[in-house]
Amino acid sequence: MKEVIHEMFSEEQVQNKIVEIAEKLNKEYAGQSLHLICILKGSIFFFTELAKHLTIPVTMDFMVVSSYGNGTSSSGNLEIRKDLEEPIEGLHCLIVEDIIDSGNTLSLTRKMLQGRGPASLKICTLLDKPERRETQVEVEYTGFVIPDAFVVGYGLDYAQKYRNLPYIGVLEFVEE
Ligand SMILES: O=P(O)(O)OC[C@H]1O[C@H](OP(=O)(O)OP(=O)(O)O)[C@H](O)[C@@H]1O
Ligand code: HPA
Repeated sequence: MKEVIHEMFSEEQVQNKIVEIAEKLNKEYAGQSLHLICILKGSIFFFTELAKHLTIPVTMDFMVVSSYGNGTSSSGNLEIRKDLEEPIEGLHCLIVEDIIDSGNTLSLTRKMLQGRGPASLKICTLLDKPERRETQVEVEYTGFVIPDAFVVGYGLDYAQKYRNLPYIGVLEFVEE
């Protein structure tokens, strides 16, 4: 099988969307500092591009999480593979994600971080695939709502490949 990628959003469309989100954040967090939480690895491109367009004071931290089913609950459990380095108590926090699919990772991550006493905690995702949702999760800032297709590029991978594509595309498997 050959892997073929069909462009869904060009580099320019992604860039424009990120600037739009940043402008919204600059207005909504005016007069405050924002603590950006990057969920590695997928959100790294979105995270850095978004941060570059924020004019409010920001701090940053990084974590690696993964959700896995426990056989009885659809929302499963959260494995923290790399935790934040700093406490978030009293901080205005924004979780930055590349994609919300089943919602399991983000709902568990949000619950876990909420327990650490931030002043506020919101979620910003570049892509949202609502048709695939298993666990509801409140998302305050969304770039693009997309149909149920497997997408790669701009940080998103298939088997760790294609993260470096500057655009977002749908991955298709074609008979050779
Ligand atoms: O809504 P969900 O169904 O939980 O899926 C979304 C999660 O899956 C992807 O991460 P992945 O575990 O593939 O790791 P990666 O960011 O390193 O690619 C993505 O970055 C989200 O964290
Ligand atoms: O469509 C996707 N692409 C890459 N990684 C993902 N993780 C959840 N959904 C996706």
